Amino acid sequence: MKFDSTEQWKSKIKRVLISQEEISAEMKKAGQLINSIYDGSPILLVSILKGSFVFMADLCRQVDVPCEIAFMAAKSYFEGTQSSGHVEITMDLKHDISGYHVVIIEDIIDTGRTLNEIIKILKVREPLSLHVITLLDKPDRRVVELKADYSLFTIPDYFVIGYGLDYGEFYRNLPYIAEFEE
Ligand SMILES: O=P(O)(O)OC[C@H]1O[C@H](OP(=O)(O)OP(=O)(O)O)[C@H](O)[C@@H]1O
Ligand code: HPA
Ligand SMILES: [Mg+2]
Repeated sequence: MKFDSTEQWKSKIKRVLISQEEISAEMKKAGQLINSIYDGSPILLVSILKGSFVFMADLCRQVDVPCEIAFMAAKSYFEGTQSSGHVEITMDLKHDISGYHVVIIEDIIDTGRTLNEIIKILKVREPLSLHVITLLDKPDRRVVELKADYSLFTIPDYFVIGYGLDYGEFYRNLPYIAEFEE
């Protein structure tokens, strides 16, 4: 992706789909779900990079039980709006997750391929429990049947950008979720 000007970059932001205010209004409930998992054993929040870095930063500040933070990275979208169909784990966890209630923090479940791969990998490592919280769910595009334990917003089949989500690595810095102008 290459831009010659700010105007050109802005021209691909079609319209705001979910505002900053709407996102922050839903954040408390997701935090409460994490609080409710706590039973004396520690919680590990696992952010799936890069897309979930903004969501993780906001969500972890709504948690008020003992928890640790960890990161894993997966990639299957490159230039364009379609999944390559192959999920590459570009960075694995450094944590031994046995003894933890693990909560996967995702920005979006689209085809479901990424989360399916991550769940398969983490399950065999035998965490105390495994939950999934996603900011966005796009059920119309699913190719692998999967449901999050909690999803903040269900969206139609639009390619979205902002609040961590990218098109060709750009637009992650937008403070809201917008529809991408194809
Ligand atoms: O349900 P799926 O169709 O698998 O799509 C969801 C995944 O796709 C995006 O990651 P991407 O490959 O774009 O990497 P990124 O997080 O670095 O942008 C997004 O952040 C999710 O992890
Ligand atoms: O709609 C999307 N936007 C950005 N990244 C994504 N990865 C899967 N779906 C999307
Ligand atoms: Mg991406």
